[in-house]
Amino acid sequence: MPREHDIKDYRNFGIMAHIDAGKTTTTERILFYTGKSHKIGEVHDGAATMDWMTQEQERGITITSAATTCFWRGHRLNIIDTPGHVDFTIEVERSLRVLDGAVCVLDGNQGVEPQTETVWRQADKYDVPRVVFVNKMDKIGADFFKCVADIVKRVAGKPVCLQLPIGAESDFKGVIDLVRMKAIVWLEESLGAKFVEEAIPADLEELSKEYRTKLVEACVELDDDAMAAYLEGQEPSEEELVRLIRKAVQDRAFHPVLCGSAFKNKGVQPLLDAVVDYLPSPLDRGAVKGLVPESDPEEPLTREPDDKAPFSLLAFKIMDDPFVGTITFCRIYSGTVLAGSTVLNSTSGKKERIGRMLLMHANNREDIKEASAGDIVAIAGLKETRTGDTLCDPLKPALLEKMEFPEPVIEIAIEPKSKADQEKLGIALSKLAAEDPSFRVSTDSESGQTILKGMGELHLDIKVDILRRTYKVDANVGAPQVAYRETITRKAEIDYTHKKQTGGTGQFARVKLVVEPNEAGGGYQFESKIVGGSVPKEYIPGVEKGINSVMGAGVVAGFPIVDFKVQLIDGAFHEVDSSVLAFEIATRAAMREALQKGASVLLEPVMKVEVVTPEEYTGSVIGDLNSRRGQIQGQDMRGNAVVINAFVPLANMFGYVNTLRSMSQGRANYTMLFDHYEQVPSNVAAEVQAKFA
Ligand SMILES: Nc1nc2c(ncn2[C@@H]2O[C@H](COP(=O)(O)OP(=O)(O)OP(=O)(O)O)[C@@H](O)[C@H]2O)c(=O)[nH]1
Repeated sequence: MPREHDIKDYRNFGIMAHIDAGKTTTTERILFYTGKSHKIGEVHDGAATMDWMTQEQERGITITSAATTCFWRGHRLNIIDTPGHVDFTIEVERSLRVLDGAVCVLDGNQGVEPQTETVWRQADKYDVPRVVFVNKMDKIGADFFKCVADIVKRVAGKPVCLQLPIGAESDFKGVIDLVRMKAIVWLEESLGAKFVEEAIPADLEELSKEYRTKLVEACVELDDDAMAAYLEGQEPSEEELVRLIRKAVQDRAFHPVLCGSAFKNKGVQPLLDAVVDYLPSPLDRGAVKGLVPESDPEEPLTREPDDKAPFSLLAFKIMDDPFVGTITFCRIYSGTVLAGSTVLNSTSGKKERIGRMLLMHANNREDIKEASAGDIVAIAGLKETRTGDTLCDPLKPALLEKMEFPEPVIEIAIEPKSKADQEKLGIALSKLAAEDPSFRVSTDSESGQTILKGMGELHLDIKVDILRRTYKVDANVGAPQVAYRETITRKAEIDYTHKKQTGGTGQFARVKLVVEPNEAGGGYQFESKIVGGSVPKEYIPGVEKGINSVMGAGVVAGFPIVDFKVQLIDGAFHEVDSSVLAFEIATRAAMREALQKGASVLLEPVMKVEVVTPEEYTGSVIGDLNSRRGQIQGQDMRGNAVVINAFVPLANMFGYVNTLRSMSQGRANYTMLFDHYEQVPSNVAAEVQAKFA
């Protein structure tokens, strides 16, 4: 079956923004103008097409990244809605991984906000080309040029204006297209579906010329021929300019800036044109890199975005769908896959059958029989596939790059009320963990309690909500706890002999270990320095097992031990009485001693917190952060607001959202991200110890 759209006409893009900048509204309008959504849903009615889950609708935030297909100017657009809340940056990373380009939506009044900054840097990390849409130009205080300046100041971007606004605030009428040097004005009565092109208003002529020159110069600078022609007085044609801007976006030489008001239905069609004209197709992004599965040393391979290449895809999002059950959103990188075929999950090594394949539109889903390179599809019926897994041709296996997920730093205990609930909980948790790799589940070995771990309070709140509502689990949920760690601060050398002789075969093992601190984030390392066979090779796994068995619970308050190195420098064995088990027991005892002698300490997660507050609350905000053991890193003005940066222990950030709200009459905002682990001061450590040890 021939493809409906050539791969060069695909645009897989995401919309990234700070919370409330207007991502959902912009997406809604896009779906409306591309003809797939027939009513304009307002976020507040909870009718927005992209906001699927009840949890999201009630909270008014978008937490899932659903992929939606629509069409514009003969191109096939796959939009991935990325979440804006800081607790869900993982979802943003996950979507950025499978995007070819992005639209960065700014609030015209707020400029580059903390979360935009975070996602912008993530987009840099994944080399995602992007265009900027300055939204909310109708809002009081909207300032296009401040937003442009902000892109330089806040994220060191290279903004180049492709448009200028005509009017601002309630007088915002449309935009000047600097590529074609025309004014575009929207007609109110058509919900923005109709617009007219006019001559540039006289009062904006000078400014338009100035910005047109900036645009042309930014473009010709990147192309020797165009520059030579320009120096001879020849302006690039419209076509040439579009080509140069496209190249600049793809090389990330600059970031084109457009503007509008999604809410007032202005500026969305030119934004769609910009997506088509400037954002890359899968072909432009080129081959995806991967590895030959299970190759050691790792053998790299590539997969071309071509229907004839061996098939490969990456699963980037798992969702429960009320109609189809579990669906897995996948990006196909190479080749073609048919519904009903059997493929290899090269991450797990297991075979999977592709059941139904669906193309998700704004308000309907289309069953498809085959999908090819560049497509983003939802697959129903995958059983073994988790987020981040690769599926591929079993005869030509490939493992696409794995995703990395930050450490979950907060946890809660959950206790089902009945046996039936226990069963439901087990099923639900395995689903949730497969859907979201930043969410982990474990069992406390001492209490037997089930522990949920996540990125932040809200993250876990939402999981508990899903457990209760979707899976109807009745359970007691504990208060959120900080995920503490332990480490040693001094080198310790231990010589330990385990000897047992009570009838039958005895046990004998002697180990001499050097245990020392590793650099922060360096993790755990083991090295055997045995020469001459004082500990035979076959017993070394016993030593490692011994270390592993104590790593989960340190001596300070029973938290996992991180960042330490162990060297096995000597030992002894007995011909008859030694065994792997004897070495494991000896090592375990030696490690316990080493942790004491090595002056173990408690570590706590420290968050990077950014508070944005009206000036009058600055004093109270800083005072409060100080009282939370926060270290203020600096403060800055953003518009008329003060931005305060601080490092604050997570332990002292519980319920902060409420405190901040009441302190600032609801006007201040904050975002936080895990930054690093740090030693807990001794007075606080004593409290933690009293609570947990
Ligand atoms: N004045 C004005 N308000 C807008 C505009 N676009 C969106 N809004 C409003 O801003 C608020 C947030 O819009 P959303 O579209 O939900 O923003 P979002 O970025 O998707 O928010 P999250 O999903 O929570 O991250 C809503 O009240 C919108 O009605 C705009 O162009 N002008």
